[in-house]
Amino acid sequence: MPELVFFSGTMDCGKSTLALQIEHNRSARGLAGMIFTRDDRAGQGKLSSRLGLVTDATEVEDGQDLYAHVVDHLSRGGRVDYVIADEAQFLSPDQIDQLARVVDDLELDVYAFGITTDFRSKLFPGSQRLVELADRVEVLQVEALCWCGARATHNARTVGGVMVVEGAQVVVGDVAQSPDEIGYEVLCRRHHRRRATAATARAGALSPDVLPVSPA
Ligand SMILES: Nc1ncnc2c1ncn2[C@@H]1O[C@H](COP(=O)(O)OP(=O)(O)O)[C@@H](O)[C@H]1O
Ligand SMILES: Cc1cn([C@H]2C[C@H](O)[C@@H](COP(=O)(O)O)O2)c(=O)[nH]c1=O
Repeated sequence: MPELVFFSGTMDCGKSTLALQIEHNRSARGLAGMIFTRDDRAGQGKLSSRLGLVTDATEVEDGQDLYAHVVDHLSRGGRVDYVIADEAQFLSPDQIDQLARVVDDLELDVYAFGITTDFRSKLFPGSQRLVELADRVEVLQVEALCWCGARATHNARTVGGVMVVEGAQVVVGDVAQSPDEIGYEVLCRRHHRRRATAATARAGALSPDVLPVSPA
């Protein structure tokens, strides 16, 4: 049975790498994939991994009908054996419904990859719809780690290494930004709740000991 599978995890846990591996293994056996992405760091129409691999992809536009796009490709004589959608958190809920329709009506597997929650630990609308509709949600096995060594489960947005909690939901960026730029850092829940990034933890460790204060 064809499936809609949502591969989810934090930033930097290997989602795009897995998408490229699935694409490689299937195309090596003569299968043809339709690859969607949106706002990849490598630029428009690219699906890229931090391991250096990159492939061409269809850049999804606002309001684009992904089901109609696949049907149109097929009706022009094109071939589609499976669909990959990277950065799926940036797709709209309607576009996720269209991907589910590709599975049900065209009987194609759809593999979607994305982060579940934003820098405020709120669901992206597209990811919420994926959790609602997917046949399976797979959490990636390679753990991204918080600076404390615990499994990273949350994405923090940082400016100068300091976690911020105000701003637009979508700001394309990376985990290894220069200190002045907006960047991201993956944290465990405890440190996300405390807004404790690697930089602020380091600064705390370097600051002089505070004298104990006796209760009044
Ligand atoms: N220099 C490196 N050597 C080995 N693995 C690396 C290196 N740089 C990145 N990686 C791996 O690539 C992963 C990030 O892959 P990527 O597909 O770009 O992540 P995602 O799409 O989830 O943000 C890291 O978690 C790490 O396992
Ligand atoms: C947490 C968070 C992330 N983003 C952006 C930053 C990156 O461009 C992508 C995630 O890409 P990755 O391949 O999973 O590293 O999402 C955002 O726009 N808003 C956020 O809150």
